[in-house]
Amino acid sequence: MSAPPPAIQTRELRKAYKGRAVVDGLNLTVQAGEVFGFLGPNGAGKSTTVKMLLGLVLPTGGELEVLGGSPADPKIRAQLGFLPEQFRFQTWMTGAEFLNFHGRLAGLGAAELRERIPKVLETVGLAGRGGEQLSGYSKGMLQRCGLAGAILAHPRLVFLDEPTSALDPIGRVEVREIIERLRGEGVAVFLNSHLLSEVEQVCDRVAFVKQGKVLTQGSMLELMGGVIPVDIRVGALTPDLQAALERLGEVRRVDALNAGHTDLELWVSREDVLPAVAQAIFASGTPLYALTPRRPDLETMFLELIEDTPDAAHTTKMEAARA
Ligand SMILES: Nc1ncnc2c1ncn2[C@@H]1O[C@H](COP(=O)(O)OP(=O)(O)OP(=O)(O)O)[C@@H](O)[C@H]1O
Repeated sequence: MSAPPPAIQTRELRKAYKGRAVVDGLNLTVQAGEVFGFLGPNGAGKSTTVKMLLGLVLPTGGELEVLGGSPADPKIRAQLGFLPEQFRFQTWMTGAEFLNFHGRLAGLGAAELRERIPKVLETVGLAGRGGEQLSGYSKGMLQRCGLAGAILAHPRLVFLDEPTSALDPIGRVEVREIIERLRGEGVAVFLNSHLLSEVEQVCDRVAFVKQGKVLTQGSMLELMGGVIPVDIRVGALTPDLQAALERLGEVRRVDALNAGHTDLELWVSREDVLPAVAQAIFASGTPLYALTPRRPDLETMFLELIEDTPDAAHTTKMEAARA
């Protein structure tokens, strides 16, 4: 069987409004089944990109493919899910009516919807609330209902624009679990979020954009420069254990703490080495208190990248001042 086409592929994608490029030569590839974080400051062109990928805004130039075709093709469009940032729903409908309406638009039959709607309501934490009018829903409930709408028709690619902006911490964890479940089912997720810790925890790869251009993109491991620092706390670091760990990675720091604990930092190059690290500690007979692979600190990375890249408007003003 041949590999599925990328969920998203853009080449030099461009959108200009009144001659001003807001998306400016964007090259992105999102693989099937991948959770992809799309990050950038306000006005970077993220929503415009999403709208082009959904076929809601026509590009000024470049090429794009979603699920191997055009978003203008109804067969492709039927496989896309979308939760917009500004969700304004038909408030006179109940949650179930809203989902029924969207399900019919997506081509689902009445019998399938009768079975599917209670399931997605349960998935998003609204079990038993489908009979209530949307006008009586809280902001968080509306966002959950919007998410239910985005996953209702079994999409293969889902765009989530700030999916947890109205949710409390429990709701955020639940959405993360939903995203992980979608990934498990092979559904690709394109996530716009300002909550970088959330993106860190759930995304396979991320792209940073500014002024319509990708500044950098890669997997979490690539963004970390190819190493995963692992924080380990054991009872004691015997010479045998140290030798075993050095066969698996690089021991960078050892702090012997007084209360029978030793902290160390091990750099490994692949996540799948971690079980062998746990096994080596277990085999040494010393107790293991913590083994925590560090994720990249996207917030620091984001600030450094955004601040290090001069703003076009600012550069133009400086150039004008010099001239
Ligand atoms: N229909 C439009 N007409 C003119 N300019 C537009 C239009 N839509 C977007 N823009 C401009 O394009 C730029 C990028 O907007 P966009 O909404 O894509 O940014 P964003 O990265 O999603 O921002 P945010 O994080 O604030 O949501 C902004 O300067 C915006 O004013």
